[in-house]
Amino acid sequence: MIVLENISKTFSGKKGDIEAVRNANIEVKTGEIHGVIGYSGAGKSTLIRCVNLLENPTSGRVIIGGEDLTSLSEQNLREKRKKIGMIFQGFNLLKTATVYDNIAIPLRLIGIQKKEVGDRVKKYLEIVGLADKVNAYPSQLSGGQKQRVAIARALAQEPELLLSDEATSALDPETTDSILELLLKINKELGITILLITHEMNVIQKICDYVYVMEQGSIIEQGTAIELFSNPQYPTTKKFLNTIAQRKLSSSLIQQLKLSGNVLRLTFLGESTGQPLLALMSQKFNVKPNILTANIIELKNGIVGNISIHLLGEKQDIAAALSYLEEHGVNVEELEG
Ligand SMILES: Nc1ncnc2c1ncn2[C@@H]1O[C@H](COP(=O)(O)OP(=O)(O)OP(=O)(O)O)[C@@H](O)[C@H]1O
Repeated sequence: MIVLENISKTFSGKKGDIEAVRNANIEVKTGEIHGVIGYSGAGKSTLIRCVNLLENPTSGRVIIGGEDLTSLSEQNLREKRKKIGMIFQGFNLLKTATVYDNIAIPLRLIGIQKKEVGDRVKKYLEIVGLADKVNAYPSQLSGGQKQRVAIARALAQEPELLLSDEATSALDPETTDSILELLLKINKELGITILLITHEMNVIQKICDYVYVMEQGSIIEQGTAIELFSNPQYPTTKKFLNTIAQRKLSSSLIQQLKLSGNVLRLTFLGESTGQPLLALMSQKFNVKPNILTANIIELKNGIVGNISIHLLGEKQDIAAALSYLEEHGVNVEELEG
């Protein structure tokens, strides 16, 4: 379990203080993948760097496996850090060293014996699918391959926790997907807990169990991925959702449609996604739904469906039809122009 308790970080600059992180609380259960999403400058990097104390929090505690890292001696902190791997947007590989040495050097530095070093390099290069690149130099690798080497380097220290600082931000969409699949695999097969930061909602969608939305240093909204994707509360969260799913209708269209009926967003979750509820509703209650937009978002732990409709019918029939949908687990939201 990783607990960040009331973490704050203030930088003092010439123009005064910058509160990069304010009272952030995060709790990641062992074996889960949690993601922090926010725009540039929200404080994500500062927050994740506080986890392994690359950045010293101004106040608050970092508790990993029951131990408060902020109160450890230098030597104990060094030991504890071995259990925390980290990967970065820019990969941070040594350009003049081979793939083998990029993974082996940090192991030698922490006193791992020669044979064990060799065994680990081999094992983790196989896990990331790059066994054939052992003698290559970083300049001979693609961005995705460089990130795989960086992941193997982090895994070779056999950490319990992996921190990911925008690890896919420099990669194209296809390579991003392959790296996300690799992160899922190491989470599942090696049982490594992952805390990541990102500004890409598709990263959250594909691999996160739990999400925090950060703005101006504070966590403004949090929940399971299913909760956040089905019922976002804050404008920033909604904006992030709009980047992956067509959810937004223009005000003028909504106003025009409202002259003749109701304009609604229906969110389908779990079992309700598999039923022909709109067809059944229309048969039962003499109402006519006209579908305006529709999409399905596949999350790590479930599916969320969104349909926006223009619903025509008598007032009492519409009320009965909407109650019917709600009784069947559909979230109904009236859209305003
Ligand atoms: N070492 C530092 N000294 C002074 N200010 C800093 C320092 N590091 C970060 N900041 C400031 O803290 C705020 C949060 O920055 P941070 O890099 O954590 O945000 P972010 O969400 O990770 O954004 P980005 O993705 O652009 O890095 C910003 O206003 C930034 O300018």
